[in-house]
Amino acid sequence: MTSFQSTLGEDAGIAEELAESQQSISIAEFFEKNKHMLGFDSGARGLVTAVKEAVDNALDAAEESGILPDIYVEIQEAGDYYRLIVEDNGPGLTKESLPKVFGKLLYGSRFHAREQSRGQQGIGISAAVLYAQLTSGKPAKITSRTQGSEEAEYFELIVDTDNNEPEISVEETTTWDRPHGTRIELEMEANMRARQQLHDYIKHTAVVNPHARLELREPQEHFKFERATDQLPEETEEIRPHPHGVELGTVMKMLAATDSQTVSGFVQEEFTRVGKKTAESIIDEFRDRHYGREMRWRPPASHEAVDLHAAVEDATANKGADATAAFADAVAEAVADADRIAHHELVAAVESAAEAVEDDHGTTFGDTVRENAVEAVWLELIDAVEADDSDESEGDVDSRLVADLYDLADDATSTRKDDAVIDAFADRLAAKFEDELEGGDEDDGNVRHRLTHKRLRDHVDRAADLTEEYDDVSFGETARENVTDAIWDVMATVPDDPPLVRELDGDRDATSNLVDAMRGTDIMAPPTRCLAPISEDLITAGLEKEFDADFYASATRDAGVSGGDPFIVEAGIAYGGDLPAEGTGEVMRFANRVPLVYQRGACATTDVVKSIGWRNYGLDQPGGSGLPNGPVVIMVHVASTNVPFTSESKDAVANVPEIEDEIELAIREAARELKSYLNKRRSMQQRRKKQNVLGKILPEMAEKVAEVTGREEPDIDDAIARIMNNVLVERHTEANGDGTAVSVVVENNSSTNESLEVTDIVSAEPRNLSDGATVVEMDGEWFVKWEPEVSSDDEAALEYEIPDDATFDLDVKGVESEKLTVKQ
Ligand SMILES: Nc1ncnc2c1ncn2[C@@H]1O[C@H](COP(=O)(O)OP(=O)(O)OP(=O)(O)O)[C@@H](O)[C@H]1O
Repeated sequence: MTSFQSTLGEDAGIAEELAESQQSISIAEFFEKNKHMLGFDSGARGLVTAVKEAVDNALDAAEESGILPDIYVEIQEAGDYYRLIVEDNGPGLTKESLPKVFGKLLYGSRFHAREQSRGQQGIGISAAVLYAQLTSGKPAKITSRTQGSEEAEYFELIVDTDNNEPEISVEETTTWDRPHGTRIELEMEANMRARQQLHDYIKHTAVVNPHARLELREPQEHFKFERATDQLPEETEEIRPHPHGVELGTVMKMLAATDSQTVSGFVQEEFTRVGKKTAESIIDEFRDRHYGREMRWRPPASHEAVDLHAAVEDATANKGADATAAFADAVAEAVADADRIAHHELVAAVESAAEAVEDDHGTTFGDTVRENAVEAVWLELIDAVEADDSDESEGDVDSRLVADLYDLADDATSTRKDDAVIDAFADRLAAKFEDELEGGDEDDGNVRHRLTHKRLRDHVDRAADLTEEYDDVSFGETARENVTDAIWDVMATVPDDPPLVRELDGDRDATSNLVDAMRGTDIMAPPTRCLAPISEDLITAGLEKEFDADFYASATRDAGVSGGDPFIVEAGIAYGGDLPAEGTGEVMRFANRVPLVYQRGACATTDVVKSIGWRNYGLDQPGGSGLPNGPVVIMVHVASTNVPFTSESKDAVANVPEIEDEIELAIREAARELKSYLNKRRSMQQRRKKQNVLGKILPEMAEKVAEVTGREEPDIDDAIARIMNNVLVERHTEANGDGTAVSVVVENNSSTNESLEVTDIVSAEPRNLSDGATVVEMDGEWFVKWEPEVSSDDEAALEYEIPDDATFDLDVKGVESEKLTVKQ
């Protein structure tokens, strides 16, 4: 015992003393001490984070109001400090909300909204104000003008950290030349050591927000990023949570708050994608978990000595012989007609038999008669009655239940299992069902054979353990699981009404069953109108805008669900061109259109990129893992109504398996295109090499052959085209009486069919064109265009005439240059 502990017992007042020093901490005070959590851990980083918070907000606000964003960022040196100015053309803020937005942490419009936005927590910009006031002692200066108002509001304020409320030092109206928008001015201790990250943030923001105009003026450089499209991202809509991703605590809170009385109403009202039918499925799943299922036994076969008719007759007193016989007939028939029957199904069969007989015979069959009939039949069915004529001793293994369970177990286990083993197992399992008659939560035991999946599994385990022990065989995990599932599958969901919402409210176990039931039900993926992916076309456009590469590919996946929130992953790849060939490729990470510039190593995105075998896609990857080398940029965008970041500073995406899987699939989709591009490029390079060699050797050979044979030199181009399986386009001219006949012949020596676009540019007006040709005249030149489809090993000809002689120029498109030979 430490001395401190030893004094504890003696001094009864110590707890009170300690209690006096306890006090609540304001959230602002907390973050004042833990700035790093919000991305303000150093002067260099603080400046980038402040720019990011202000620009993200500006983009969110403008887009939400349907305004094409126009954002100006300026960083000025101000003595020992830096001054950051961010101006936007958004909707502006009202006089009432402005001080809270900038002077109160955890105040925002997005925390409770299930809708994609850059901001999530309502901390960002007020944390920047807090950081500025802590490091420079200066208040934030904010100007804001709302749409349609003549004047702007001007505030100077700080965050009062004692009570997390804005402390306003100046409040006045002013004029501002922007028609609407917000201007933020913050002074802070900072440096420009993170200039690269700042530039990356702005540049990458431009890549994924091609609809935004961005300008950055910093002490040394000035950048302008013009918008590439006037198309705002698709408008998003808020959605309710999806049943597959909500946690128990959330559902408990929702149950306490809902106006719905029934579980069916609750799930339909509070969740997305739940209509009446899905609600029914959820409730069935809930019943299975909450009440368990009832075993459905096989009705007796005709050869079995089970007389249900007699059992009903014996159990029915004072109803007259005819009515009793009709009742017994109806019950026995209903049971015999069923494939299998559970206790509640028997109750329903007896009910309808009783009603039918009541109608026909004018006798009442009250509750007691019905109950007696159910009991008598059920006990026969589950073998709980010792038949008078039975010559089997008590506890005989040849009971109906054993036979039934034998068949189920036999079907569900491997064929290698011995009959005797299955029989012994079925016998022990049947004994467990018999035990239920004494156990269970009813006075007369669990006669109905109502079991939860877990209890069923316990019985299977026990029977399997005993079989292993006494029969010296193995009854493994898979066999146990299969047998449990096979029995569970034949069991029936009970018809009991689920508890009302007010009964569920506060009942942790029952609510947990409901959560499991929601997760266990097939439910359509959430609607994606709450998300605004960039789209494949715009990813490519964004990459083309900022990177001069030879190849671009992009992929947008379908939506998935994680934690009740829908998400979409997109990927893009740029390769070759001016991208640096040395060193590792670049990975650009985005979440809800925001570039992530810090904590690359802690991000699920980077982990996935590293885990991919890039050699399979034609890239160099030393050691077969890690980032690929070479002139490549890989971009990944995770869009979600709630991106799971590793911390409040929103630098890295957490390792959530379903998101990682989608990241991988998106990258692989784009990488497959890269692979076929690189394969093609490689084969083209080899082709070119071969063609170059032929181009050197063949003329020499031709010369020699001509010399030896004394004949004219053969045509080299034709020969190369044929050896290389190229498409050969060749013009022949021949003077005829009226002028010159021109024939452009396409000879397809390749193994594939080709679609070409052939244009012959002629300096004289062509006439008598063959079918399919078009002519356009421009400045004394005639463009004779023709789009032939030429099958492999086939040829086609474009024919026309010109009055006299002329100059020609052939242009051929549609076939890679390496596979084409053009003879003018
Ligand atoms: N430039 C702006 N124009 C209009 N509204 C703004 C602007 N900046 C902030 N807001 C409003 O202020 C709220 C708070 O902004 P803040 O940056 O503190 O949090 P957030 O963006 O919601 O979330 P996060 O903490 O994840 O950044 C926003 O939700 C938005 O409603």
